[in-house]
Amino acid sequence: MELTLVGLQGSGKTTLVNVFSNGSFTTDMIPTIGFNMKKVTKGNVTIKLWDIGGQPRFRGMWERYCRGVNAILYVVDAADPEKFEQSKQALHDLINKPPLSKIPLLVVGNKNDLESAATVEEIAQFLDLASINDREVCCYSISAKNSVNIDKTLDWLIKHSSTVKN
Ligand SMILES: Nc1nc2c(ncn2[C@@H]2O[C@H](COP(=O)(O)OP(=O)(O)OP(=O)(O)O)[C@@H](O)[C@H]2O)c(=O)[nH]1
Ligand SMILES: [Mg+2]
Repeated sequence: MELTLVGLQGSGKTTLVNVFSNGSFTTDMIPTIGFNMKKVTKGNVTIKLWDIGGQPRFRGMWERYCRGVNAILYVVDAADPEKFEQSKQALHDLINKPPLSKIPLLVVGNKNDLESAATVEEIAQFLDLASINDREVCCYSISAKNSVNIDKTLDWLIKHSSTVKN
């Protein structure tokens, strides 16, 4: 199966992919230029993860890399409320693209180890997830740093992965 990770720059997508693949957390701040692809095995499922840069200049690539995947993982920095509005806008712009309809969406509020992190209910509200009704949608609060809800995240994505033909 294939998944695509999108979300604003610095939300923790690449860090999360590394935690999925080998469990190691890094504090490096190395922006993804373009995209990275990594394969991760979970039980008997091999997952191809497309990790797309979150800088504005790469947003045009988001849709292209989300087409035809089994699920989309949208990563939000839960400890950066100033970016919630921008994150909401970018999410809704993306998923309103017709070729991406029906693709299951998991939103994760990452960095829940930080004291200022918003709760899962707050993230769902700030990103207006209730208005998305053309697909499976869920929201978890996670920490790549402390490995909180990492298995749960992959399990949801595997369970809800669908085959969408575009
Ligand atoms: N405290 C904390 N920091 C985190 C967590 N996850 C990621 N970070 C930090 O957030 C910073 C940015 O992480 P990246 O994984 O590079 O972010 P990104 O979303 O890939 O950014 P772009 O590639 O530019 O889109 C790094 O310094 C990470 O160490 C977390 O769960 N908790
Ligand atoms: Mg990155």
